[in-house]
Amino acid sequence: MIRFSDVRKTYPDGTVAVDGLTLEAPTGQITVLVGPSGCGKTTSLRMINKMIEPTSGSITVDGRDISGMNADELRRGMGYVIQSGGLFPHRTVLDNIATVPLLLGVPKTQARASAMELLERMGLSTSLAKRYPNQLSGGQQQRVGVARALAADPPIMLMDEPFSAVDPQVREQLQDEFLRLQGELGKTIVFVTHDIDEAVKLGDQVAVLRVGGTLAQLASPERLLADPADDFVADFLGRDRGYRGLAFAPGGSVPIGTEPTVVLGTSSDAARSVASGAAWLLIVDEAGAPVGWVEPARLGARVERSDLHRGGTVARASGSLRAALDAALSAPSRRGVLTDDAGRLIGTVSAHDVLAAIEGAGGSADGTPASSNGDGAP
Ligand SMILES: Nc1ncnc2c1ncn2[C@@H]1O[C@H](COP(=O)(O)OP(=O)(O)OP(=O)(O)O)[C@@H](O)[C@H]1O
Repeated sequence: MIRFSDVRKTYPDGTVAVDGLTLEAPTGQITVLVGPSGCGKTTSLRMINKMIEPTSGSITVDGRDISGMNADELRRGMGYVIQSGGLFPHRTVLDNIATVPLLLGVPKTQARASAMELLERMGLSTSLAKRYPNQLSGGQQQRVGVARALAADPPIMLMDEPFSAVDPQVREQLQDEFLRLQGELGKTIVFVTHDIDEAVKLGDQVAVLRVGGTLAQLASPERLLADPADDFVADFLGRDRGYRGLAFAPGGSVPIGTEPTVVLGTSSDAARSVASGAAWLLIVDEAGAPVGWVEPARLGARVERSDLHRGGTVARASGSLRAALDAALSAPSRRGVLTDDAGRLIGTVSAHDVLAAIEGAGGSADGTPASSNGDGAP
């Protein structure tokens, strides 16, 4: 565990970057520091690995005050990832990843073999191993930066806007892979971002800082969205807080209706008979995975891929109420398609039933169960 106790940092020009900061980053969890530009996130992070010394207060790691520790020794247990990747331009990808193990005296062949494994683990092709950083895309460089920080297998990872230099789609992929990896590795992570959506997605707990370096709120993402401590936190969280909070509500309580379906390629006569007058019919592939909706009245001879309306999102039955609601709202039929974890169709939910589940989760007074849409009618 990393613990800040009443930490203050005043730069020589008098700027108070961090003021009275007290917080704990629990072992094996992701603590996100988030806040507007200049609120002291980077300063706070760099005080953990002694790149910056606090003016007053103390920081302990697993109970040891770091002020008495040798900086090199301290950093050996801490991976550090920065926005630009911070890779050495004149070293290959593989040697970049192996930097710390090589410094620690791990034999070259062993260090490179481990680096190769990490490369794959980060979702990168081993064919990139011999390239130089400027021959990689931004997203690839960031992955290599994370791999390099992980190479010495440090128990602690300090990450300063590691995913911010890439486009939103790549960023989302990096975040998903990061969460998957953390599920396996269970590192103690302090993660800095100015993006509240990233904070809410990645953090086990989120510390919102305000300019001047004071802590506005420390809470789980769910709690933060449901109960911002003050106007500053509420404004910083932005709009749609209630809707975004549904991402943390399990969707399991929504009744799932069976949905008439036909397989791609079915004749339109058979499809129309299954639809029995309904405006929309759900289509699955041979493996039972939903592929889209069709309008039976507009089919040609058989159900073709070109007939599919693909606008609707698909939610996992094990996912959140937010995903289930979005699936219902985005489907042309207004019935949200749910699958199992392998992507096979389970059935559909209506927005009405998702809302009923939300009301129920909020503690409805009468406890009436939500009605079922079991007949699958539109
Ligand atoms: N070396 C320095 N000398 C003087 N002031 C500094 C120094 N480094 C940072 N500051 C100031 O300290 C405050 C906090 O800076 P810091 O970089 O920690 O904030 P941040 O929250 O990480 O910001 P950003 O999101 O813009 O990166 C800012 O007002 C900044 O200008």
